Amino acid sequence: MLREYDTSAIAEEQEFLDRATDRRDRLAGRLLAELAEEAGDAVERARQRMLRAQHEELRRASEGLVFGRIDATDGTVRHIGRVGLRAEEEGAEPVLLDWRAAAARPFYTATPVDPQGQARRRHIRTTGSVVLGVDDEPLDGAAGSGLVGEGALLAALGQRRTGRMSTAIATLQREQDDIIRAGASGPLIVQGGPGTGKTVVALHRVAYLLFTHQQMADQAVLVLGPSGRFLDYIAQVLPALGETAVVSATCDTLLPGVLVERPESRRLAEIKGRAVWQQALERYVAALLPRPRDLRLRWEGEFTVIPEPAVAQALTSAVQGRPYHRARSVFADQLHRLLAEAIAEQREALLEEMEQGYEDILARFDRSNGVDGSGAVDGQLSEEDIEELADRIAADPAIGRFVEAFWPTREPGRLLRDLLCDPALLAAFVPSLSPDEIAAVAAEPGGWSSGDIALLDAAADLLGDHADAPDRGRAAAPGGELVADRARRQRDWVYGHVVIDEAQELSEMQWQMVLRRCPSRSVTAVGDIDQAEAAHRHTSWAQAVRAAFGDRWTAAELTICYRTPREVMDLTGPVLAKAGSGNAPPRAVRASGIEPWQLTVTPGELAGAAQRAVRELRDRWAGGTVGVVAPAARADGLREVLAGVPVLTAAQAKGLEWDATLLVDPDGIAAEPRGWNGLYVALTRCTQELGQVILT
Ligand SMILES: Nc1ncnc2c1ncn2[C@@H]1O[C@H](COP(=O)(O)OP(=O)(O)OP(=O)(O)O)[C@@H](O)[C@H]1O
Repeated sequence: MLREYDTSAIAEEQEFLDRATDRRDRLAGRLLAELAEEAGDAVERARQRMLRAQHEELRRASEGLVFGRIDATDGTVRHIGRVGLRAEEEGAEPVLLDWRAAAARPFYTATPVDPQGQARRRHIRTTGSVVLGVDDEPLDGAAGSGLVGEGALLAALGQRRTGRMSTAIATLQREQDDIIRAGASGPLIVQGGPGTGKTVVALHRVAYLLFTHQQMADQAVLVLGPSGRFLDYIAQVLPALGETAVVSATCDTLLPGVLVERPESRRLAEIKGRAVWQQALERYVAALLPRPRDLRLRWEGEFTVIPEPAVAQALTSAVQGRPYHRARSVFADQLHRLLAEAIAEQREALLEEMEQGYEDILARFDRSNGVDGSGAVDGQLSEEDIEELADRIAADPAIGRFVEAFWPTREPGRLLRDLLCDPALLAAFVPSLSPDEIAAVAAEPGGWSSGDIALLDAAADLLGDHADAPDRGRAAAPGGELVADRARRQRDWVYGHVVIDEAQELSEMQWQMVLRRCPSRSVTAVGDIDQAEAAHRHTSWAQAVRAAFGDRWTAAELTICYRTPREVMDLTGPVLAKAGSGNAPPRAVRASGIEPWQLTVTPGELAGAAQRAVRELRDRWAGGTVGVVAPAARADGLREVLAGVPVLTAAQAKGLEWDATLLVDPDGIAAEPRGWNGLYVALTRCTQELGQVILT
């Protein structure tokens, strides 16, 4: 790798950046002019939405418009950038290749060992519209480090952290790129140790999939993260990559209109996360379906009986795997029709009787007058008459009340509460629960816990929406509304793809929430099974996803740690082993030159010592970030004395990073449930320096 300060190379790239900027401005200007025209119909409005998205993407691509270049051995030069810029002339090579385009791929994957027809890779460092420097990397067969663009990568990794994640399109590594561009037809599970770029990969994969699959952009992509704090941390990455068709949520916020109202114990979280609840709820909802019997309905003062066999047949054909409310409304339609037909039959019989009497009279009259009588009266109701009658029956409030009494509409929250509070029902429908577990579930206080959300989601799905339910967000979208806004409001929205970060934390019931939103199973899940802290008991991906995918999923792995320096990663091996893992920690890509340090204090000295340590770290990493990780039992106390820095538990720190971490009472963290996994998380949050406060 050469760091090239050759002014002619910088001048050359400056000239290119100026040209690309000019081209971008022209294209953006043209789009603006088109957008100023009035959209006449739905097709034009859809086109305008697309143009607006393109304009927005060009507008955002000011910082880092051009960041790379690849020179092929045949002399072809391609520049790579945040967006693609087509040439003025029809059919000519693009001025700038979008980083997601297939032709840009060698920029991320060519190595001296596998140069893919390329002679050189160049990283171009810019700020705004100015080229600062270039890093050249020959791909001529000489042995390399295996890293792509090592200089640019190490420069990016060494930068101060701002508390917000940034894009890594200029320095993605080969193993990361392979996952970003992998096929999306089935579940892909990516295992990677701390700092291996799982979040980077997950987010860049979203951008790649939205770029390459129009249907995903139409259906939106769901990004599931472990916490609101984590979603804030990654919030600006996808917009910076120009993506808007994305909904980000946690499993707790996925069900519109429902919020977690209270904490729950690990024991109950584990119990409620088990896959058995899916079947239990299916059976419970099935048991609430009405049983067939004679139905005696009153219409216009007359009673009509729909006999049990006809009711049974209507029930069977209505249910057929449909959600409860959908089946109810199919049944109601059939009942209205059955009643209309029965009334029609009664009328026909009546008319026939009348007709018979009338014909007898006529016949007598005809005979007495010597006429051949044929004055038949037709008493049959036409098909339209019956339809019209069925419609009137359907609109009748008394019939509506009758149907409601026979087949009540149900509210998912109420239904779940009835089940959870009743030990007899729990024993009947969740027979795998022990008596102790049943008692614990039934004794829970009111208000929803996190574990309840996945159960509620399952109940809501099995019930389906009631036809008269209040607006569920399906109302026509106002002009220009983003697909993501509609998806966010609709419980049963089907996404084009789902990306899950920290996927090791999901319970089996939470995996079901994912499947409901993505029946195609086009899912990318990234996580580290060794960082699992949630209450479930899974220690391998095969266990974690068996209930959701069986063995039909693809595994991928990330092996290099980009975040945590070697000096800190060296401490993690024994911790990982104590967590019961057979894996080795990932290989750190760099050293920081700063040895981890520790100080030992008594509990009484802790507050003062932590204050001093944080002050020193903040001075040392001025302009960057410092975070404190502590056992849950100490976190509140520390928050009171450590203003201005985040004080988090290991679970809360998941996915986050700071330049320096102060780890308070590591033994206390290790003693928490799944504590060694938690300590592994806590140790690996820093990009530069780790200090530990040990308690005597
Ligand atoms: N190719 C890359 N170029 C530049 N920076 C990168 C690259 N890959 C990862 N990083 C940086 O390394 C750090 C760790 O990445 P990331 O948070 O994605 O890792 P992770 O595997 O999700 O970690 P954890 O499991 O600990 O949450 C981040 O600062 C990220 O920006």
